[in-house]
Amino acid sequence: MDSSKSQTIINVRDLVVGFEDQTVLDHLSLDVKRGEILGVVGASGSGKSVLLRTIIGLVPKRAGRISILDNDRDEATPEKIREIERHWGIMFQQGALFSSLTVRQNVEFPMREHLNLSDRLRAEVARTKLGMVGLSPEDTEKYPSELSGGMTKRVALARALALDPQIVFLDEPTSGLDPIAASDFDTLIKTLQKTLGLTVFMVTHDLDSLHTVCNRIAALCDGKMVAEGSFDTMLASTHPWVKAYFQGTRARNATLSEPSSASRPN
Ligand SMILES: Nc1ncnc2c1ncn2[C@@H]1O[C@H](COP(=O)(O)OP(=O)(O)OP(=O)(O)O)[C@@H](O)[C@H]1O
Repeated sequence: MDSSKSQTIINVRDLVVGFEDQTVLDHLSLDVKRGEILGVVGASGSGKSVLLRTIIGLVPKRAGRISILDNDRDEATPEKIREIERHWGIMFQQGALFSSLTVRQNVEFPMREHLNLSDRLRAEVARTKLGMVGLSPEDTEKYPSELSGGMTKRVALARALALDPQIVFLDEPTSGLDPIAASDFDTLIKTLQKTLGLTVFMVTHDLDSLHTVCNRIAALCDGKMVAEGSFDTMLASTHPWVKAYFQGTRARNATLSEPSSASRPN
C-alpha cells in the first residue's frame, strides 16, 4: 500500500504496556493523522513518554498493534523497521545530545548511521538543518556543555530533522524553557511543520503549546485516551482529569492570550 495516500500515519490499537506488576497503558488506541500536530497530554506518570517510546520501539508491548506508515511493527522485518526509522526523528526530553560531539557532529550522527554521504556534504546538510532551527554558524562547532537550554533544544530538533523525516516525535519540547523561549520554540515547531509538511507527535504539559500549536489533542488517563479533539473539545470534556486540567487557572490564562490552532482547521 502507498503510505503517501494514507491519512493515518500512526495507528495504535489496544496497546498494553507495563513493567512487572504495573500496567501503564491499558488497551490504548490512537490514530495520528498525516500532517497534524498532535499534542499528547496527561498527568505526570500517566505514561505519555512510555507511549512515545513504545511507538518507536524502545519499550516492548505486552499486547496490541502498532502500525507506522502502513507497516505493522510485528510483521515488519528488521530491514523494514530500519527503513521506517529513517522516516522519523525524535527529540527527547533533555535533548540527549552526545556531550563529546560538537553541535554539528550531533546533527550528523543519524546521517552517519543511515546515509552514505561524503564528509563534506554531511557537514553541509548539518549546517543547513542548524540554520533552519535558528542556530548561527558560529554555534555549530560548540559542544553541548557550552549551550543554553533553548539552544540545546534547537540542536536536538535539528538532529531530529537530520534525515528529512515524515514524522517528528517531541517529548516535552518546551520543558525547562522560559516563557519567551518556549513561545519562540512553539513558533519554530509550527513553522517547520508547515514548511516541511511534517507530522508531529508531541508530548507536552505546556498549555500554551497545546493551545497555540497543536491541531489536535489526546488526553491520557488511567492507561487510555479519555478525550481527543480540539482545545475546545478539551474545554467541553466532562472527564474529571481533563476538566481539572483544561479548566484550571493556568488553562484559562493560556486561552486568554491567543486564538487556538486546535480550534482551527488544518
Ligand atoms: N523503564 C521503566 N521501567 C519501569 N517503570 C517505568 C519505566 N519507564 C517508565 N516507567 C513507569 O511508567 C509510568 C509512566 O511513566 P512515563 O515516563 O511514561 O510518564 P509521563 O506521563 O511521561 O510522566 P511525566 O509527565 O512526568 O514525564 C511511571 O510510573 C514510570 O515510573
